[in-house]
Amino acid sequence: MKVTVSIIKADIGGLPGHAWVHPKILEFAADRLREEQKRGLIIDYFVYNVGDDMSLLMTHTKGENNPDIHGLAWSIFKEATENIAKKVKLYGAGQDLLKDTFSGNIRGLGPQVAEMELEERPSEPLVVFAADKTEPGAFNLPFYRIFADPFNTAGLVIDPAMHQGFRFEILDVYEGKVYLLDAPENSYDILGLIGTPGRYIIRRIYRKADLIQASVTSVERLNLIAGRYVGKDDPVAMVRAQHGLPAVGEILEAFAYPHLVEGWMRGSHVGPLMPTKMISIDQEKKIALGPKMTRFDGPPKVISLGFQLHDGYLEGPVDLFDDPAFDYSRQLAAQITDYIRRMGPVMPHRLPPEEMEYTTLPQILSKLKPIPVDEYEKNRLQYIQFVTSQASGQATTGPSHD
Ligand SMILES: O=P(O)(O)OC[C@H]1O[C@](O)(COP(=O)(O)O)[C@@H](O)[C@@H]1O
Ligand SMILES: [Mg+2]
Repeated sequence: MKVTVSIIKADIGGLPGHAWVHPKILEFAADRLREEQKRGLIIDYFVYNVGDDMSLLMTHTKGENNPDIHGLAWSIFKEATENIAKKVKLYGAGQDLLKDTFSGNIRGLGPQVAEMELEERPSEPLVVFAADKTEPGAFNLPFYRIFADPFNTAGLVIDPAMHQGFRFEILDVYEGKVYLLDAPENSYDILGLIGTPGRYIIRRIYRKADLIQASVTSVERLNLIAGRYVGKDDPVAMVRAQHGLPAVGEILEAFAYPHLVEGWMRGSHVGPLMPTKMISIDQEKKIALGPKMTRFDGPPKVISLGFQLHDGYLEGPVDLFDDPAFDYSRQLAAQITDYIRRMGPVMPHRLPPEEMEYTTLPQILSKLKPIPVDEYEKNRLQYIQFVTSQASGQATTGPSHD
């Protein structure tokens, strides 16, 4: 049976600030999805959040980029914004809904989308991820490890079905170009690209032996859509597991090391990606309440839910980072947080200037008026006196410059 799994996520308001999703918004979304399940538009669904981002996980038979499915997600985000987020004045109500009108596809309107149409195998384990205060390229390193690093994934060496390796589809989000590269043959080229996660994003991965699709990651860049800073592009992704694909444990293993990602406070800082447990899961309501973003609006966090798909129905989820085996990773992430925070506004904790382009820093820096160095050296004493007396509030005239 061919099933499409669609994850569409948006930040439509935070409680408080950018810390968390209002639980009422999750309930609203789950209620709407339940109605659509009854009407037969979708087979099954689950709603969850990480920080201020709500994901709608839906299964159906309509294929990728279907206007009814995208339209459903768009109307849920819109209605929840109007009925809840704006009413209780959540922070940034409707933040990710960058355009006013929906014209058949939610891509390019602000929300993140990860969709995969698949032929359900006799048993279909599915692992979904969502991260807050970071960007889609944050999945580059762990996904490379899962599908190309035998020191992470034993199956690459041991399992004949995986031994030929995987084909990586890498998107250059600035140029709108796609690279198709195979691991292990082109590993160094893959790494050459994905080591720049703000630009090159591993979007889909296929098993080389039969080109079965194994993963998909969302790739929307909000800043590029809006042309201004609108928060980071907190990403979602999914990976199929087992039986000739990486085992669930090989997928999770790649997140045990809290690597440094871009995002965090004001989308302008580097910090460790902490694998985090959910707060609660309500199987009946089909809602999982995810972690809050606290210290310096973070640190960046990733959650992982595991399902078994059966005829399009989602059995689960299991909170996959809810295991003492990940306590050490969390502890390590907390230590890295403490260490790197001491650098305050200094790189490499703060992002480099190219990455600050869409933040409000250029606005601040454009107000400063530097003096040409030759001119300054000629009249240094006068300049120094001028600036000092300005600072002490005494009006003097200094040398003029443009
Ligand atoms: O100027 P504002 O509206 O307070 O925005 C600053 C906010 O931007 C953010 O980077 C937005 O985070 P999100 O991308 O998760 O919405 C927060 O870290 C920070 O609080
Ligand atoms: Mg967010």
